[in-house]
Amino acid sequence: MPEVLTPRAAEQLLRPHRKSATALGAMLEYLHETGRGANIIGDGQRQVTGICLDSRAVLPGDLYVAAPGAKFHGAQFAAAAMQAGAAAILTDMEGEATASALGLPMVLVQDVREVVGELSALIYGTDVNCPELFALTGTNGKTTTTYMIRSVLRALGRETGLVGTIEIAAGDTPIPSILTTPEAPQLHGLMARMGEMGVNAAAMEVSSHSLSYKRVDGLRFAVAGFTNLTQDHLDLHGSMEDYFETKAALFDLERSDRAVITIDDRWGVAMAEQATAAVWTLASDAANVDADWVITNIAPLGLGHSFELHGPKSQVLRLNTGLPGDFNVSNAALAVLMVLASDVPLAELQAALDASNPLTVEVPGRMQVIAERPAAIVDFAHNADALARALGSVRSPVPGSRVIVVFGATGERDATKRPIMGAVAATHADVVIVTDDDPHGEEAAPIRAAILAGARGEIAAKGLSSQALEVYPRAEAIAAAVAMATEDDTILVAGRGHEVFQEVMGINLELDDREELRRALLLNGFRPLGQGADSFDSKDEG
Ligand SMILES: CC(=O)N[C@H]1[C@@H](OP(=O)(O)OP(=O)(O)OC[C@H]2O[C@@H](n3ccc(=O)[nH]c3=O)[C@H](O)[C@@H]2O)O[C@H](CO)[C@@H](O)[C@@H]1O[C@H](C)C(=O)N[C@@H](C)C(=O)N[C@H](CCC(=O)O)C(=O)O
Ligand SMILES: Nc1ncnc2c1ncn2[C@@H]1O[C@H](COP(=O)(O)OP(=O)(O)OP(=O)(O)O)[C@@H](O)[C@H]1O
Repeated sequence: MPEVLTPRAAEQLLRPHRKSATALGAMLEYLHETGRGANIIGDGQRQVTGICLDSRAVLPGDLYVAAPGAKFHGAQFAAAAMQAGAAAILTDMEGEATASALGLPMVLVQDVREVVGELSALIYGTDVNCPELFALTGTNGKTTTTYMIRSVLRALGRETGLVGTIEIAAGDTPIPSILTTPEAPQLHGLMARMGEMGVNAAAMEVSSHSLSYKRVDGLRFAVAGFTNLTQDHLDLHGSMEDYFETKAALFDLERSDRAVITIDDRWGVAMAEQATAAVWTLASDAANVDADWVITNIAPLGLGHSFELHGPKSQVLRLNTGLPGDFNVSNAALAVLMVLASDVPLAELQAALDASNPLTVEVPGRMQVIAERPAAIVDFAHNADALARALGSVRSPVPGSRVIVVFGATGERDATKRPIMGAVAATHADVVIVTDDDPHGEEAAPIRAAILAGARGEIAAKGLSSQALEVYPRAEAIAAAVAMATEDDTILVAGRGHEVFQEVMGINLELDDREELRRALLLNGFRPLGQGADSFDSKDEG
């Protein structure tokens, strides 16, 4: 089990070791120069050495950012921040009323989140010194593609960093990650720390939440990449159009110099049209004449594929990846093009690809093979498109073999995707075992019922031969899948990938799909793969 750090201990890991002081007056000057209204209440000479958006993580000398949230206004926690050693407060008019009684100097602005990224850059010096950044956005494939980019950069001899859902890593040093894209103060502190450690290039996931909440403000990306857009996060965005517009902000020249945009769906085509950064488009269909780069000559190679990339000036790159799933061909192509777009000479890149096969990289909980007979795979697919594509890529050619899928849906998140995921599973699998994902604070039974309704509705409407069952808790569902499997079947346990806790009504229960699957396989006389090539321990040790 990973060690659970206190917020303050985790925060320490996201800070540069060398501290430098910034006066509130210098911040005010910067805000005025950049056309923002701001005032200081109290001592403008007061200096801060760090910046923090959470009272529970404040370190002595910090500027505590008291921002309004969905549940609270951060000013409610200003006293706790002061007790932890905050030297000053950044807040808005609403926060001033609550925080002013404390007597700490305050910087007052109209919109706290609007300025927090840039002020973080000022405080940590990341406006001047920052690793070269490769940013990934899209509904699916961000994590996988960032791992591939890091692997290619390493093959080119670069010192690398990684920021994403599974982990943050500065070189080989793992740092626990709570959000896919951390808040701006933590991101800038982290980039400064990475710089101290000699990291000169980092791949990071940029979630739509992070763009909405302005978490990546103040960072400049050398290359931004787009994977795809399919239904997800409609609880935050309300509509696909809003989801799209949020992501489109990443491809603005104000944030990113260059962009590589996959145009396999209509959203990608629209993204490329709207982007003001210098764009290369990428298509998986070799016949797509509108694309700058196309993927050709795809051929199976082990569990993965070999393929070529053909460019606008007749450039050719020969690639291969051992990761299963046709979508991983597209992820690998995107990763390589993003590195090429950062001005790495093509011949040097091809030599690095040939020398160490960097696109065959293990990504914890993403199409992770736990056993071969039956094929037992743990994957992170947790929306309809990812589930369809994962199921589509695991069916065995053995006649009569079945695909058994175990999955649920997250509570307190986009509820509209639940029946759709049920229908998708009923279409692509023979046995659909509906169970719990992370219910969070939501009642689990209605979530399962919504998925089952989608699955059974599809079976009835289309006359499918698949069957849909409800089994919970999740460990029992995994056990049931293994108990009914023959050696020729495939079991896909989807939705939780690398996660090792299941959150039920505010309580984190220990649950690792990979361990449950291994245990059930052994109990049923099957042989899971050893801790060699399929090892997933790198993340868990973090
Ligand atoms: C929906 C969302 O993103 N909410 C984020 C938002 O929370 P919020 O507006 O509800 O904040 P709040 O709880 O009202 O608190 C207001 C303020 O008081 C502060 N506070 C609160 C309590 C306290 O004791 N002390 C304190 O200082 C908070 O830090 C915050 O600044 O601001 C908080 C402060 O940074 C974030 O922690 C929180 O992320 C929550 C934890 C979250 O789960 N976010 C997920 C949905 C998310 O961002 N996911 C994406 C990936 C999505 C994907 O692709 O699957 C990600 O990038 O991780
Ligand atoms: N390019 C792709 N297109 C469609 N599905 C994909 C693609 N790449 C990966 N997937 C599927 O999506 C799942 C999540 O992949 P990955 O973690 O790389 O994406 P992500 O964008 O980081 O997801 P999240 O934001 O939910 O963490 C995988 O487990 C796989 O099933």
